[in-house]
Amino acid sequence: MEKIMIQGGRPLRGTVQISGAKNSAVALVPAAILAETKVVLENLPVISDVETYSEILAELGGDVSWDGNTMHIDPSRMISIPMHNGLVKKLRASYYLMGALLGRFGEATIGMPGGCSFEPRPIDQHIKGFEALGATVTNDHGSIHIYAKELRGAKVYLDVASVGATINIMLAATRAKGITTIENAAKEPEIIDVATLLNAMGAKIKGAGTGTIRIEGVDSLHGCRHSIIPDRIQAGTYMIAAAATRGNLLVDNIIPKHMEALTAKLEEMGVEILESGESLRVIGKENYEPIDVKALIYPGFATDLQSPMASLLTQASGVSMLTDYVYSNRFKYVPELMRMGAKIRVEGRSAIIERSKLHAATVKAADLRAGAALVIAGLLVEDGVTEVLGVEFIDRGYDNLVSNLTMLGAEIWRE
Ligand SMILES: CC(=O)N[C@H]1[C@@H](OP(=O)(O)OP(=O)(O)OC[C@H]2O[C@@H](n3ccc(=O)[nH]c3=O)[C@H](O)[C@@H]2O)O[C@H](CO)[C@@H](O)[C@@H]1O
Ligand SMILES: C=C(OP(=O)(O)O)C(=O)O
Repeated sequence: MEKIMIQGGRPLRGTVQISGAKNSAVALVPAAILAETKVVLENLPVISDVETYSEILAELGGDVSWDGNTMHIDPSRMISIPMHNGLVKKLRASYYLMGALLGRFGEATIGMPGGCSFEPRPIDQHIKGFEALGATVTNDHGSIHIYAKELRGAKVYLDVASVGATINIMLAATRAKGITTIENAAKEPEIIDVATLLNAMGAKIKGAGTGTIRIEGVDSLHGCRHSIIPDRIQAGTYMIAAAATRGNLLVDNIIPKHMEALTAKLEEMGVEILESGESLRVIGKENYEPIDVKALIYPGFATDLQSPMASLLTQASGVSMLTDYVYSNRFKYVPELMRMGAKIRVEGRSAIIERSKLHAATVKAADLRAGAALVIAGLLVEDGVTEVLGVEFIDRGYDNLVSNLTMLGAEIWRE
């Protein structure tokens, strides 16, 4: 079993280049299914979720090749075959196969998605959207079977502003007859990125990034070239790690606007942040104020940065509170941080965090961002080597984490 080993106590210094966004990539790659000619995606992150998706596309008959961080996808000979198990269980975003295959072929059979399961993650809003477009959705031996002779534009009101449901409905609606409107749509930057790709493929989507998205269906979509936006969650993880280790780090190749909620909270603690063009410099300080953080949908503080933030808050001089309004129980990392000496208690959907001296331990990541939280905690431990298990989760979403941190001065390696 692979593990990440960390001898902490060194401040992160230098420059880190941020790769393309996981949550864009895992939607853009399946979006290519909708095209009838070749799609080229640039700036893809080197993460296992993208690798898995390229294997899924190949299994569906797509011709996929790589050239550095660029993926070439020829979807012209693809077919919609049932995918009950195997690859689709390896990542959460396999649900995008439903919208993409439904849009292109009128049919999809996909096993319930896998990936990180910090609590039940329903897909009822995705299904409600497909049904509104005229599809019949049934449960086929634990897989979702979706069929439509013809998709028709419709008005869909989402009960929750779900990222996945917004994108999935957008994917299918590009090929529906007439106009679809998604109300209470999610506004995350990755949704704009997907709409940008689809529009370059010939779709007619307006309003992505707002609460109302309007999609006028078209008869066919074609290939194009698209470059993926930077990963705001990886960027945020490095910013938090720099603050926690009292480092001085330039986080480069990002969109600073996407980082505003995090930047505001770091500044409130006393971290110095300097913005310049496509980068943010994070300058750590010796003493930090305790703060309250509320994880919300975009443009609020991202739930995906909630766990890494907990590790930083163990360094504030007082009691901080982290409340997650997106997921009520995303706290599987707490017992692991406690094994390292963190003073945290969970009350309802909040973690209450006191200043703590962390020590080395063997800990296990139960999900992707729990892994990031444990690595940051390990970077803080001066005495002894921290062992982080569950590396396969970290590999789902961090591009070259260990080599990047090594380059920034950390003593960290894989075993
Ligand atoms: C691949 C991807 O992009 N993953 C991101 C996406 O996940 P994902 O798209 O799965 O998350 P959603 O935005 O759908 O979930 C938001 C909330 O809505 C609820 N919900 C969602 C769908 C549904 O049909 N019914 C329902 O009740 C969820 O339980 C959750 O409480 O957004 C999350 C919230 O920012 C992030 O943590 C994930 O990193
Ligand atoms: C929860 C996450 O991803 P996914 O939805 O792909 O499991 C995440 O990126 O933190």
